[in-house]
Amino acid sequence: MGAPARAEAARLSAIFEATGAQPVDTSILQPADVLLDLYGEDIRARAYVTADPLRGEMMLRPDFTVPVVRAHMDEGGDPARYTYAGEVFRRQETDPARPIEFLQTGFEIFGGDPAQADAEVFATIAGALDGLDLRPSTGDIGILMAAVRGLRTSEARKGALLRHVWRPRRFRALLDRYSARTPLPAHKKTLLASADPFAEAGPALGRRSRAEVEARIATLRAEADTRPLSEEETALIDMIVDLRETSPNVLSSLRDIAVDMPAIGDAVTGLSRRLDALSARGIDVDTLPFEGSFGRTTLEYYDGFVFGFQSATRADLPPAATGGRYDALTRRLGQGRVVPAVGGVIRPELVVQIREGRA
Ligand SMILES: N[C@@H](Cc1c[nH]c[nH+]1)C(=O)O
Repeated sequence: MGAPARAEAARLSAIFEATGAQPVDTSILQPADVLLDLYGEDIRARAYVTADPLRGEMMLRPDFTVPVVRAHMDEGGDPARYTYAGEVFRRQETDPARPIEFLQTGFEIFGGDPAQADAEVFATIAGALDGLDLRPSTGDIGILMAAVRGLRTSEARKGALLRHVWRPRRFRALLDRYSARTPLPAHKKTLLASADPFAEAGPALGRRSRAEVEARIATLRAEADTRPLSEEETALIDMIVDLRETSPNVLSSLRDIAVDMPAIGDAVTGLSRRLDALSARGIDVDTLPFEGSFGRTTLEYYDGFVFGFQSATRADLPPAATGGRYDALTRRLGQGRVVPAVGGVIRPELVVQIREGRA
């Protein structure tokens, strides 16, 4: 880790501390069995996991947010704000040029008005990165989640779509199937048409018991008997995931969509309040991009505002800063208590690289 990156991390920490954030540290080795699932598929595949004889599966921390939330919720979950700086570790599966260990300097706000806190995190990070040629991206996972929860369909379908918000291609395939745009595969049709699927199935070879297979067939039957999603609802979901415009234009499209899909109403009001709060903090929201699918391939704990800052000239570099809102994560780690929370990180090594023009 070079001295310039350390100095940059210290500069960023000072900016976060000046907002009243309390510096915190976390152990580098974190319990993997309870925490790893909270990150989702990408990090699950990229965490360095090892076995400890007394503590079970441990991992090198893949981020600070989950350990910080855990410590915060264990202590009571009152409103608070924290800052941290240190290394995180993530395996690189495809690109050997990307580091497997890098610095993050971050900032988390627990409690407070969500629109104000979102705007404060974004504006503080934007301010800390001022002068670098970076492009912001924003999105809101909560809008898509609200749209899915409001669909007039079975809870099983909504649950499957919510699980696959993070896998855009799988999500699309499910939506196509639920709206009967793609027909049921032939082998499933044959299976469901059969009065006794076990009659000609031959001896049981697999590891699943007969009861498990029966339960799975019952699920498939219930699914096949569920009415297709309406064309209209499917088109509205398509419109949301395809949004890609300036924030004010997205807001007006979403207001139109909300007329036919009232379930997203609160989330759209939240976006509107956030844009006002960002504007009050000096962010030029008229040019601020918004993408309906931004953040859908990152950390699966986000459930609201998401953002990133990417080098304008080097799209191949990872984002220099990222963050978002993760209200549901505090519930999962808080034994029933919930504190709305939002935060973000900056990568000091990338900032130094970009500033020196080596990027
Ligand atoms: N922990 C996230 C960034 C973040 C901080 N707070 C919210 N999001 C990351 O490593 O990418």
